[in-house]
Amino acid sequence: MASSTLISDTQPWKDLKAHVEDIKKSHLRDLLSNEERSRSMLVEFDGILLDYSRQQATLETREKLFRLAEVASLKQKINQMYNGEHINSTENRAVLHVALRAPRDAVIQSDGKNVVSDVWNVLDKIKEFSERVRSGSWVGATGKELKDVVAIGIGGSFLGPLFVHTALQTDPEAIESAKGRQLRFLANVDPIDVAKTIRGLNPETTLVVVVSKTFTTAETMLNARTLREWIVSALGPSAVAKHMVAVSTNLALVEKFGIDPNNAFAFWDWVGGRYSVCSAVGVFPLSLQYGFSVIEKFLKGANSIDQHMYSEPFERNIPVLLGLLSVWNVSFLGYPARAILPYTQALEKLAPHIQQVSMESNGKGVSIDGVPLPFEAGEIDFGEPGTNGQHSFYQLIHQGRVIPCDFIGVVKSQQPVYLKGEVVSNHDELMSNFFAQPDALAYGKTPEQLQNENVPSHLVSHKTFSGNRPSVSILLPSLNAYNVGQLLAIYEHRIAVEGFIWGINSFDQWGVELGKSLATQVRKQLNASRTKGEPIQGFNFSTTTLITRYLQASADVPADPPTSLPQI
Ligand SMILES: O=P(O)(O)OC[C@H]1O[C@H](O)[C@H](O)[C@@H](O)[C@@H]1O
Repeated sequence: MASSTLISDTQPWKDLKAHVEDIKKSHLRDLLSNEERSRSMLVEFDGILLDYSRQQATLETREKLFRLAEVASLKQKINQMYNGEHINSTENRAVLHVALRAPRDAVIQSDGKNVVSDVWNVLDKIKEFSERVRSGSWVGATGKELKDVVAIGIGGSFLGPLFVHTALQTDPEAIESAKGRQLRFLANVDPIDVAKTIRGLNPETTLVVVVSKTFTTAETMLNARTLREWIVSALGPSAVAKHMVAVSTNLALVEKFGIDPNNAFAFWDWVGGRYSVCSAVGVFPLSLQYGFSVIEKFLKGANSIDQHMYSEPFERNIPVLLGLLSVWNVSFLGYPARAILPYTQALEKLAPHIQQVSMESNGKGVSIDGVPLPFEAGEIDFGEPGTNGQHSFYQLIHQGRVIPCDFIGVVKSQQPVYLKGEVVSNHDELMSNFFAQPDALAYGKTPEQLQNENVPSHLVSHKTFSGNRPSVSILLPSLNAYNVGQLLAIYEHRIAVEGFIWGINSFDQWGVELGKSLATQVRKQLNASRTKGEPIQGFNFSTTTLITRYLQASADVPADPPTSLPQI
């Protein structure tokens, strides 16, 4: 396919369009009765089981999707990514997050240089520094051990680390290694988030890690200045050197901020923000909390999937299959959303993280060559852990709109509970739902079944479930640092596959810029109005009215108030 050809102009795309009619005639009830089909839709790798038999797809659909992958040059695009080519063409950058978790002896080139040695230089530095803090040999300005860490960052400098932290918080090995320590995140520029984050913390025992790829993000920099003030007002200006460290690609700005560049942990422009959890962005704060050896297992889990993605034939390649099926659901069956439903509370921050990875990567309106897309790319991701979601939005998924679901289950609970006399253990109870829901969605319940159950006729339509609602089931053997790494990489690569097929650039994010620059204008205006009484100008009627109302109602705020920090 010539690079400027849209995927939707190709024959395999048109074949899949035509194939939708055949699929619409089938029902998952019937598809699932074909055991041969179901068997061939099970894939196992490194302890993970993927079952995609509950997709509205036949073996023929799969073949057609492979033809689409071929015409989209999927294999070549994957290779280009792993070979460090500048596939993020609008920013002229390589996309090499796989290098962040490559073994020490691996060779991955970017611009003629093996980046793996740079990666390990930083990992070694993280290991050394985090061990000094954890062992108490690096102490704060008053000689006290730094037991608490606040990681300031937003977007990709927050969501991935929060997801991993939340998953590890209940893992027995991670608990053991985090004894007596706390890790908190400060993301939102809302001062309430500052208040919640520092509540109960003592600056004397706190290490603040400022995490920002660019070191220019408005929210992060204001929060960094706020916590610098919190430290300085308690311990004096010289305490910053002991209590503030940074993670960034922009070490010059780190130094300008007042953080010793020796206490800064680098990463590189070939790491996209939302793909940066395996760089110092995640590895540093997580190593402070759990120790490097636990986090190294997380990197190994991700690397296992990286290798699988690179070398496994598409028929057994978990991220490739998931990516192709997502494209099938979004672009052909017309289901724009996806629910991420982990049946473990430890994965409660998976959906928020994947929202950024997926929606910032694939929420694009033009092809990689800048041609407007005649189809919708990207998918709307949301989710909650089961069973909580069942008591919330599953009604819509069962009887309202069709939302393809990712059911994620874990064989061994991190925290098993057994009660004598109960029918099953607490984890078995949870997993009963994990196994039941996909079939409820797939089979539904017919009016005939309801009539046989003597349901009153006026309720039959209300109680009918159409079924034929697709899902995938992913079963993990356990949820330790290694498995968390595997899961992360599966989603990262699946999303890349979708973007490769749609022919978009999944690695830029121009769509976040406009709002930022308009906020700059508003910020200037708020300052001019509050300090010099200048009238609101340059905005439309609606925005002028809203800003005026806001300023009038907060006119008691002094023009130049003294520094004040949250008091809760
Ligand atoms: O790490 P930073 O440079 O502070 O960027 C933080 C975040 O802000 C931007 O708005 C981007 O949308 C995100 O992709 C990025 O992760």
